[in-house]
Amino acid sequence: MAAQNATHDDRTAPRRDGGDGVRDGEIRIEQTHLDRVYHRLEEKIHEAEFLMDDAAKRGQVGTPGALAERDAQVFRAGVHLNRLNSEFEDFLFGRIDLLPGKDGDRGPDGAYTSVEPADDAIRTAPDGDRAEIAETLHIGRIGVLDADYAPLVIDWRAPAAAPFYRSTPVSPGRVVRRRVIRSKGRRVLGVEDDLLRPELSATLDGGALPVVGDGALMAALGQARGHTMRDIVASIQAEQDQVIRAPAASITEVEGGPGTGKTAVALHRAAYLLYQDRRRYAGGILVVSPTPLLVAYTEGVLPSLGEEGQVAIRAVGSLVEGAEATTYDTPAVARVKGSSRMLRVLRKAARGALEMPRGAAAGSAPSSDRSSASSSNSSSDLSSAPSSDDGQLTLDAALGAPAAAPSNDGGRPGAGSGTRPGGPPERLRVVAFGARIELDADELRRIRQNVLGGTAPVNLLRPRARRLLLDALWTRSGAPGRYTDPELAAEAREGFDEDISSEDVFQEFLDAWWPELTPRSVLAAMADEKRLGRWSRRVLNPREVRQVARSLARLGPDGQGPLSVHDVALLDELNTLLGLPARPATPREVDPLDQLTGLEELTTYADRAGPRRSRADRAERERADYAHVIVDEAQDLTPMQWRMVGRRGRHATWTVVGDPAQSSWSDPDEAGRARDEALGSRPRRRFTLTVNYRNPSEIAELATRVLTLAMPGTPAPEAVRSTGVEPRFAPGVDGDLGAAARREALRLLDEVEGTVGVVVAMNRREQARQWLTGLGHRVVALGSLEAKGLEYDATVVVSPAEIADESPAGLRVLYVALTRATQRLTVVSGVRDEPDPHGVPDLLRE
Ligand SMILES: Nc1ncnc2c1ncn2[C@@H]1O[C@H](COP(=O)(O)OP(=O)(O)OP(=O)(O)O)[C@@H](O)[C@H]1O
Repeated sequence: MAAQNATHDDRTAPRRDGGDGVRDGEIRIEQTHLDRVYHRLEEKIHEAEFLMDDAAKRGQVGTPGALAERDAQVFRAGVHLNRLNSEFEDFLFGRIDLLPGKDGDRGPDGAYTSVEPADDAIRTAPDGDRAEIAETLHIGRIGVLDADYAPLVIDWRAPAAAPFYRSTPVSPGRVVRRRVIRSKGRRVLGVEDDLLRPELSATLDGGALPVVGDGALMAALGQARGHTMRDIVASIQAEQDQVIRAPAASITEVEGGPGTGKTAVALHRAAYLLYQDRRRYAGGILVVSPTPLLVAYTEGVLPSLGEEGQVAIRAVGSLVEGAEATTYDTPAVARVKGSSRMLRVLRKAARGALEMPRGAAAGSAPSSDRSSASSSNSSSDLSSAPSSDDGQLTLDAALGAPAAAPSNDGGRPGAGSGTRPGGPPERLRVVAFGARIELDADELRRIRQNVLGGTAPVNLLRPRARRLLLDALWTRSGAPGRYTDPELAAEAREGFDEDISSEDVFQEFLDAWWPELTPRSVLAAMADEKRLGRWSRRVLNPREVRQVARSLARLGPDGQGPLSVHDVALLDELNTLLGLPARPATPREVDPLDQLTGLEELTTYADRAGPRRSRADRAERERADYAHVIVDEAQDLTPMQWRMVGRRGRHATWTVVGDPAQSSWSDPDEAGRARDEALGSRPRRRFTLTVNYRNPSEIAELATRVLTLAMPGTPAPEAVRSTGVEPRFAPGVDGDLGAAARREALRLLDEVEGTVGVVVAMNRREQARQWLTGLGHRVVALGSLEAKGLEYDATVVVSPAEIADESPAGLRVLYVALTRATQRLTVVSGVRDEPDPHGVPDLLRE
């Protein structure tokens, strides 16, 4: 593409100059370009409007063909208009000035493809090397071509944009100058340049290449933080870009300390994958996040990159449809519920719950195998009526006569008191062929054991249970011996089965004896300590049984009470063990942009969702199996959670990001094994991010003291900037942590423009909210586990010792708490922290 046609002064060496004159001149140049882009977009909007008008006129013709064509045109033009209008804000943000390339090939976006400079691009001269800028590319959120198909803006995800992110002074490729453009609406506000070949005297249109500002990264990092994460599209760094653009095959694992951009990179990678292969990934990317707070914090990033509705971001406690975790378990309970030992307990519970009284473990789901047949038996005319006998459910079937014995529950056998209290019915009695046939408790137990012999899901075994009951009744009736002709025998048997099983009372016996179990009801059944003790014999110790049972009491007898985050993984496991009827698969939604034609001017024609969708819509589209799964804060998934997440990506490619040093799970080895199981043996590609973009060095250094205690030998990421302000230590006078925390929060609200987070031990969350009442929306109280992944301009960490003592992983949780601030950190200590005379808690001393 031709270089800028605006004029430059005639200096021959590139120079960094923040002088207002040069800066204003450069802003004017970018403004001219932005005006051209807007002009082009307006042309496109007019074309789209014309298309819609034209389509409406065709509609007046009224033939079926014209109507269909009109619909298609209106649809296309509408999508086109929507996109153009919504992309208008702040979409041009970058520019690179490039040397001539090694070859003259152009890519589909109109830019030259060569990454390396031509051999003669740089001329050696006695007073320094010289070169001429051969190509200038502007980078933005979407690609736009001019009327001659030359690129006005390149989509940030296009191959031609990669040098904007990848080039470094060590490996600059063709890039001489990289510029970040700040704009609002149609107005360019500023530019920040990085010079990648500072040794070179480069010229652009005959004038020296000016360099303005201190670089975009520092400008971005210094900004005040709000309550939502911003995209980093204008300042992605080279090591991050490697991850974002890594091929999607198999598994991409990314490790890096706090603030290295793992979450940001993971989200940008989702947008990149959609750009690369929209057909494959549209509607099929799942991002698993540790907390709803982090979901809310990060939810705006993808829409700002033009991707909405295609990616499901879910907290790990909200992965199961219809089950939203609203509470946390204590660390001791969480440790048991998250452990893979629970799998053995749940397997027993899923089968053991069949023995529960009806109503205690059976759900309200309708029986899947209820027969609607009501034909009469050719060999015997059966009609039946229910009765009960000594509190046992029986089915009396008698020719033409209702059963004599009255039901003790108002004539509804199989329900409530018709069942032996504390267990399933123990006898089945029918009258057929004029005789009473009975299956007693032993026989029923034998049948049940026979059915349960395999490993199939319990609910799916119900038809088999039904068949074996009928087999046993048929044998007991003596009928098999009465037929010598196998064909007649088969016919008689068929009629017998149909008649018995079409009767409501048989169904009701079956419902009581082999109820359809729901995960919630089984979980609720585990709240009985005795029962849970039976199901977890030799797996959990009595203390663990007591703790888990007590925590599950929260669910109530019907299992409908509030769920904890760790309960959700248990529910999901039970879903599998019980085998609920599969939900009909949601058909893949066709992305309207896949269908577009005739919009060549927009190089990202296959990109982005058109209509904005509500949360509810998205939930509806929830699918169980995804094409790509991104796990954020992967170090925190428990073994049971890995199983749950693994089920959602059996055929997926994966991006797994995390930091072992921030793990709040007590047994990282066990979680590691579960992770390996979920990810399988597919090849893995590993990346490590090494630069901390969040914390200034003063805060990072303090946090490293805890890292050294928590994970000796683990390298800390290098902080990229410093503020010159050391963390502050404030002892809670007379042990009054609340007053100290409030005072320090107030002080920080004065010192920073943006947000202040006050992090406390989990059991102080409610208290901390009270401490901060009336301080306004810029300040937030957080439990230590809730702070995961979040960041604030300033933080107050209250009583490091309390946080560290909360759980076996407490020191790592404290490390998380200490690494949340972008500018200021205050540590409030109590007596338990054993502060020195300067207020520095024991745990944070050098
Ligand atoms: N290239 C970048 N340009 C500008 N800001 C960046 C860049 N990379 C990261 N950041 C910023 O650094 C902060 C930390 O990023 P992020 O939360 O993604 O890190 P993380 O590795 O997930 O941290 P943690 O492990 O502590 O959760 C964010 O404010 C992010 O916007």
